[in-house]
Amino acid sequence: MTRTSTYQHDYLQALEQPEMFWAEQAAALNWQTPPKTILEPGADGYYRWFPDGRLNTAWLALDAQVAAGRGEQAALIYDSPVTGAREHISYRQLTERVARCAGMLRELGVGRGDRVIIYMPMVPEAVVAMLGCARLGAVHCVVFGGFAAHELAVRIDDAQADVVITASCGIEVDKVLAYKPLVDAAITEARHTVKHCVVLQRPQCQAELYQDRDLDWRQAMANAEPVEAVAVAATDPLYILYTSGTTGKPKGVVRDHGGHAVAMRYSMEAVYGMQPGDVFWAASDVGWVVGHSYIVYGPLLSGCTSVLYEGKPVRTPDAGGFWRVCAEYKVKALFAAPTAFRAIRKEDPEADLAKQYDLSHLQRLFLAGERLDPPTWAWLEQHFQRPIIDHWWQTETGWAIAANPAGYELQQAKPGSATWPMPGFQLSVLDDEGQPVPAGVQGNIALKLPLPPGCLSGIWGNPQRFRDGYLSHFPGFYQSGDAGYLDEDGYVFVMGRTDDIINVAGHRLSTGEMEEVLGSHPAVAECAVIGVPDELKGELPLGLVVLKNGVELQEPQLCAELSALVRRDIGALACFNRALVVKRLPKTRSGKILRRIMRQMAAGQSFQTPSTIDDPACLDELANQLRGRR
Ligand SMILES: CCC(=O)SCCNC(=O)CCNC(=O)[C@H](O)C(C)(C)COP(=O)(O)OP(=O)(O)OC[C@H]1O[C@@H](n2cnc3c(N)ncnc32)[C@H](O)[C@@H]1OP(=O)(O)O
Repeated sequence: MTRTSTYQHDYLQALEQPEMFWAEQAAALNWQTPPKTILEPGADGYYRWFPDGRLNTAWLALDAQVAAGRGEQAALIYDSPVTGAREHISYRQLTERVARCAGMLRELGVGRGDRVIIYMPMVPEAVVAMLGCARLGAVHCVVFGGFAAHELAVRIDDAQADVVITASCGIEVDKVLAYKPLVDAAITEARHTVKHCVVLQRPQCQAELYQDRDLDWRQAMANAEPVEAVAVAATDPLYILYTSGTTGKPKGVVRDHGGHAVAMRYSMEAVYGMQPGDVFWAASDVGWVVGHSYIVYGPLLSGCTSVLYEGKPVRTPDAGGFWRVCAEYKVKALFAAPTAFRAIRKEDPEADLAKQYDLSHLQRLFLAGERLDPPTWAWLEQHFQRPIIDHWWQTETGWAIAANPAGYELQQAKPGSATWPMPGFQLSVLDDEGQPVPAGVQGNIALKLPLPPGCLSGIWGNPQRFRDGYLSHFPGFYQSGDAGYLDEDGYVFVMGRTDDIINVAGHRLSTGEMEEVLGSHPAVAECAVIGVPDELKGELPLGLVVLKNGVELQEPQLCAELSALVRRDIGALACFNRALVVKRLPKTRSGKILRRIMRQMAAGQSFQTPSTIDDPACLDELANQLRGRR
């Protein structure tokens, strides 16, 4: 327990007196100008936190920690089983590197509010680049390394970024993946002109640099002068992080400086029970929100040591990798996606490898990013005999909407539930008309406004998409896009999406975007992509494809071609490897494809034939084909 108050007290206070509650949390930070106004309603019906406060997030995460006596404590522990590199980077060293990186960016013309794309593997320079942007008041936009050139180009254009920071390669287990040709292709494809590309050359692969545009990271850093942090308005954007939307174009979730810093510090304590000096490990990637919140900002703003792991749960070198890291660095809390533990369980069902390590410092395991299936939860409980804490949140919220609050007092866990809403989140389950449903009944999970600090302040460059996607459907609420229910004890059960987003190995992906790619194949007349359950990755995409008249193409050949297209245009992380040629797709009389029914069929669930269906016989045909493939 790290909080002195109870969960019930804080939940009620955050509900009834949100300004008082969050003013108290904000007071824990060293603001340059402490906020006088805590919460301000906007003309758009949304809210801003701490609008007249000024601060710098990178300064709070680094310089303030050094000033508090943590200069020699490790801020980051970099462990790379794929290269053999290990490095402890103290708060003082990280501050110096970040100040120099900010100087380098300033020399490239980057200033407050300018966007910088970061496309990097899990190396310390990725963290330095993020914090270097934050130090200048520039806006970082990290793109996960598994995305293809086209996806990177889309993000360069949307963010209008003049500078890209990258590395010569990423290393995926034993494969060296050259990043630079991909970045060059993205820069060529983008309509917006990238002025500079800073490249970290890694020994595993030397990238070709273009004289007028590209810089070598090490040289540029060596030549740069360190600069001081620039204080910015609490409402200034700290970063943009793109996430899949239901349409093809990803959405740039914008996070501010002030609310985010307050939420990060509070959640490290309240959700994860962390104290300064503790070692925290989020085994994710800096390209995801988990990496932003709990590899970089949360731990550093809290004076913790954060682990940056360039490896996988299995195969680097074996299913004991996670436990080696936990033992070696005395990790107190480990956070990973359920899919990571499913992979470990598959390789090491009796957790024998874990028994080889001293895990006495490891107090809790946290899981999020996708639904924690009860068998995985039970396996972890059985073999690790520590609290296994499922929690639920989203890229948009930046921190846990619901959790078993380790920083207060752990509640009796219920398999399949993320436990209770965290203070600040007013969670309701609504029917499609916006009316609350009784306990135990599934509906749309919505969050009453205002959302607490740390949640998205908007969608980059697209206020209309923000309103339409999140605020319009249930007035006065944020629509999460997730479906679920509350039980009699107020426990939150999240069951899946209400839209066409799927979750593959903890990666949120748009089926609409995949359909656009499949539709570009010359043989495809029409298609639908649905998520089907997968034992390891949670869900996998399945393409249902209607061929153009007269096309003679064998299904395996088509599948290979479609898979290559998705890999080229979206990226390997989509894991698109299955396509089924069908005669037709089930539709309503108005022509809407009945995706939900197809999902239910593919999962072997029962379904109801809608009265609006054009031709019910189509469902039987499809059911037969899907049955043949299960
Ligand atoms: C709570 C808020 C949120 O939800 S934030 C999102 C949280 N999600 C996560 O943290 C993601 C969790 N998942 C993982 O970490 C990985 O999927 C784990 C479990 C480690 C498995 O990794 P892996 O075996 O590579 O499978 P995968 O499905 O991730 O990868 C599929 C293909 O993509 C590739 N890939 C992956 N990462 C990269 C990268 N950084 N750069 C380049 N390529 C990448 C993989 O190599 C794999 O490729 P291939 O198909 O084998 O050729």
